[in-house]
Amino acid sequence: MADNSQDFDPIEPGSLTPEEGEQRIAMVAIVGRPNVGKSTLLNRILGQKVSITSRKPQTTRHRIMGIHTEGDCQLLFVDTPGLHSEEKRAINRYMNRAASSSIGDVEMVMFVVDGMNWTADDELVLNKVKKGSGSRKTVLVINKIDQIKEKDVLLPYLQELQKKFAFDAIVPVSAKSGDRVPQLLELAKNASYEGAHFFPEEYVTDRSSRFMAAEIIREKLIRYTGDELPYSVTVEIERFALMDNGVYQINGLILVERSGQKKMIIGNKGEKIKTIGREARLDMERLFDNKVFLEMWVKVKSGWADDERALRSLGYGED
Ligand SMILES: Nc1nc2c(ncn2[C@@H]2O[C@H](COP(=O)(O)OP(=O)(O)OP(=O)(O)O)[C@@H](O)[C@H]2O)c(=O)[nH]1
Repeated sequence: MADNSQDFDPIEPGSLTPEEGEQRIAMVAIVGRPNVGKSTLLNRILGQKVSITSRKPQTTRHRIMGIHTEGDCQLLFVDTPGLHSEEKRAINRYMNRAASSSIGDVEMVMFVVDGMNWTADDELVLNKVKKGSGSRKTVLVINKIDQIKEKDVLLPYLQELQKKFAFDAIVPVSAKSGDRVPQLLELAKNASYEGAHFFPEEYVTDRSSRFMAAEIIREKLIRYTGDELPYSVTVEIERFALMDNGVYQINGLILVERSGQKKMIIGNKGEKIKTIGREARLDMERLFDNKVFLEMWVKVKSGWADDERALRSLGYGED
């Protein structure tokens, strides 16, 4: 069969041209140190997996906008990479910049912390949240309350936190189970103002399908290679095409820092990469609602995480 396929994007990212009508909108930044559950919360709010999650901190590397439209109200959520104090490597500097800049022009900041584990990094995030808070609402989200067995310790803890900053609300939630997440949504809706929607109502993210495909592969890599693989692994989608037979052909290039990491990803007789490929393909088929043919390659690109120029060539630093 002739291959007349062209690269394309089944979910074109929306342009920022507002639609007409009597509508309301609000921008909400989700901030917090790594691993507190920001991505899990965003996925829960959207009812769809748009942001990858893992037990390893700093899984989220890019800014992803999650879009939730309910009736006349459109909420735009910016999920940010975890803010943290380690600034040595170029990739970490980039992540901190991306996280800080999203707090700027928003109607509400959701500052997420992990249960009752308040750390120095939370204090650092709080200082950024305090800066220029002005008219925007600030909600402290105490996540992972499903892990707090003795609930009576929670109230005095919340009172302690209220002394740190005049939060507009403190909401204990479980992003995992969804407990009290609707209350958060109500608060966000209350912060909306009259303004035209930026995206059609069926959109859940501003990111392209190519981007989502790369993120899905990255999530599976992290999941199936355990703790040995550093977060410096990166994925490029070299081809995203609709074939004559209606299948999406997706080619993913996995870039690692060392040949040992390449071996780790490929696994014994290619078993590991087969599992990663199968799991990634299934997630992509769910997200794109279409059959997917996924091919992946692993290549060693040494030292890229320390090289700002290499980062830019891979698309970091543009958003
Ligand atoms: N028990 C419990 N675990 C949660 C909850 N929310 C998130 N987690 C877990 O916490 C870990 C980190 O969650 P993520 O959503 O990736 O955290 P993040 O803040 O986006 O992390 P970064 O990408 O590092 O900024 C994962 O293992 C989640 O399953 C929750 O409400 N309860």
